[in-house]
Amino acid sequence: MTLAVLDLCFSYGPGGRRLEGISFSAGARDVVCILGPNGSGKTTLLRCLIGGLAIASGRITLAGQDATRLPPRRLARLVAYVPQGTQSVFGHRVLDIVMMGRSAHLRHFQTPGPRDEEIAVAALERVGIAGLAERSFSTISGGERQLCLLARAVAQKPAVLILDEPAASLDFANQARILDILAGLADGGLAVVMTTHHPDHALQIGTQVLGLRDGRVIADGPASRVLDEGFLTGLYGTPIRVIRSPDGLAACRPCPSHASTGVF
Ligand SMILES: Nc1ncnc2c1ncn2[C@@H]1O[C@H](COP(=O)(O)OP(=O)(O)OP(=O)(O)O)[C@@H](O)[C@H]1O
Repeated sequence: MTLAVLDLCFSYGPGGRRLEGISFSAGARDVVCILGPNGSGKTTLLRCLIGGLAIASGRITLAGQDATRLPPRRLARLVAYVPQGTQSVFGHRVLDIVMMGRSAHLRHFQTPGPRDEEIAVAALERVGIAGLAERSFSTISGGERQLCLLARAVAQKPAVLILDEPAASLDFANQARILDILAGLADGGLAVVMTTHHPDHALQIGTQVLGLRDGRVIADGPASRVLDEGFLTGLYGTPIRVIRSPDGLAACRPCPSHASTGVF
């Protein structure tokens, strides 16, 4: 399924921050990475995509249908959203939170059954936190909550997966695990759209990159073409080097004038 965005405009009100003329598409097997400095509009754009904010003009379509007119339950069967850092004051178990991903597939007033629980447990296993299933969501760590929310989205079995900085609170190993899971989900046919503050993550799994600055797209295209030193330096307003190893791996490194070179 393809999520397509055409000339999307949004404003937080007169004089407020805006998104202007955003266009891109994410088809099955794509991983679109949205990069941009703090406050550039990444979360705002994702919230427009999931119908959380009403766009001022433009179009958002799913398989050619106007996504802003889809009934919420139909939209929830097609699109899953993993927000940035969520808290819960309720005493839900981790498994309960993941089971919530199944609600879009249930009839009105139907309670989740054993098959839904199997799917939820499998999702927890996939993200590597099955051992936390019985813990209260409010007592697990920020990174564990992030993994739990990804498991909920996996259990939802969407066609399009939208994630806001999915690796933000994760240790190195879990960042690699998440990237691997997202690449695997895309390989399996999902369209993935994610924001990230790590250009390296876009280098690792991004098929396309969208560079946002002040609510506008300043560059977009295949990650391998867009992610160069000129683009990254212009996007973040600080010198950034892209270092390539002889075996073809690439990594990004900010190099502000007073930072240590890191050369030993
Ligand atoms: N509810 C709101 N009302 C008014 N302005 C808002 C609102 N939410 C966000 N903004 C402003 O819109 C701009 C874009 O915010 P947004 O959260 O989309 O940026 P971002 O690129 O996701 O930032 P970050 O990388 O820091 O998470 C910011 O200047 C922010 O202050």
